[in-house]
Amino acid sequence: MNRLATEKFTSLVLDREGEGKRALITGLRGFTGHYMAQELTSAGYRVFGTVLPGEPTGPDVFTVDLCDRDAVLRAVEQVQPDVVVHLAGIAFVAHSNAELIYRVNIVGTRNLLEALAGARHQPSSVLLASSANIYGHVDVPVIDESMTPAPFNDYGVSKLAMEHMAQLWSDKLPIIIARPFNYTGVGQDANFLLPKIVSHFRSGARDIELGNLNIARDFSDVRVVAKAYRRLLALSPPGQAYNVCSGRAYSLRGILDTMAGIAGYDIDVRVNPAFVRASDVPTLVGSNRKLASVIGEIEATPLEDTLRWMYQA
Ligand SMILES: C[C@H]1O[C@H](OP(=O)(O)OP(=O)(O)OC[C@H]2O[C@@H](n3cnc4c(=O)[nH]c(N)nc43)[C@H](O)[C@@H]2O)[C@@H](O)[C@@H](O)C1=O
Repeated sequence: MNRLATEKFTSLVLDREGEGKRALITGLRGFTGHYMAQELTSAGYRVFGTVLPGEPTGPDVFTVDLCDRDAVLRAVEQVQPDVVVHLAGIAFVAHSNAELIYRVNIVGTRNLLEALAGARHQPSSVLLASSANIYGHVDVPVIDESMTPAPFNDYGVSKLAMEHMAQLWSDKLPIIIARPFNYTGVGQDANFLLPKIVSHFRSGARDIELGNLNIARDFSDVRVVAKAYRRLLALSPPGQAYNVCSGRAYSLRGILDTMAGIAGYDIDVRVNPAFVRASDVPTLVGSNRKLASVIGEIEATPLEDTLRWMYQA
C-alpha cells in the first residue's frame, strides 16, 4: 500500500474503533496507564484497569497483584475484554530487587495470558509492553527488530523471557509485542533520568548529582507512545514485535542544555557513584520504520516541547 492509501486505511479503521468495546489496562495507575486510559476512552472504549493493592480504585477498577493467579483470573472473568494493554510490571532498570523483577514481569504476565486464554470471550488484540532493553549492546547506530537480542541486565532479561514465554500462548491469543525505547512526560517517577532533571530545575536547585553522563537515548513523549499502542491494537496482525521510538538520539549533555534554556539558568553536574550503572549502553536508538508501516506516521513531539510541558506542569 502506498503512503496515502495507508493513511486513508488507518483513519477509516481508527474512526472511534473502540465504540461498544471493552479495554483492559493492567497497571492503570502507572505512568503510562493514565495516558493509555485517556487514549482508549477517546476512541470510544470502556476502559477497565487493574491496580495494585493500596492504589486508588474506582468504577471498573480491580485491585489485583498480577502474581496472584486467582485474582487475575477473577478480574479477567469479570471484564471479558475485547482488547488488552499489559503495562503492569517493574519498569525501573536499576530496581534493586531482581527476584521481584522476574516474578512480576514473567510470572505476572503468564498469569494474565493464562486467564485471557481461558476467558469465555476471546480478545481481538493483546498488547504486551516489552522494552528496548532486550537488545542490550548492539553494535549498530540504529536498532531494528531484526537484531538478535542480547540483554545484559535483569530487567532486559526479564522482558526478553516474557516475550519468549508469550510465544507459548501465540496459538491461543492474538499477541502483539511493543518494544518501547525511552519515553517520558508528566507523572513519570523521579527515579528516571528526565523527571529527575526537570524536578531539579523546577525547584531552582543549582546542582544535580547524576550517574553515567556520556549516554544518549531515543526519547519519545508518553502521549505519542499511548497513541502508537492504540493504533497497534487496531491495525497490527498478531505475532509481531515493534520498536516504539522516535529514531532520534538525545544526549544527556544536550538535554541539560535544553533544560537550561527552558528554565533560564545553568545547573552544576556532579557524578555520584551511587547513580552510576555498571552495565549501561552508551547509545540506544531505534528504527520506527516497521511501526510506521503498520500504524502510519505519528507526528513525533519534539523533546523540548515535552520537557517544557513537564517543567510547567
Ligand atoms: C527502554 C527503557 O527505558 C527506561 O530505562 P532507562 O534507560 O534505564 O531509563 P532512565 O531514565 O532510568 O535512565 C536513562 C539513562 O540515564 C542514565 N543516567 C545518568 N544519571 C542518571 C540518574 O541520576 N538517574 C537515572 N535514572 N538515570 C541516569 C542511565 O544510566 C541511563 O543510561 C525505562 O523506561 C525502562 O522501563 C525501559 O524499558
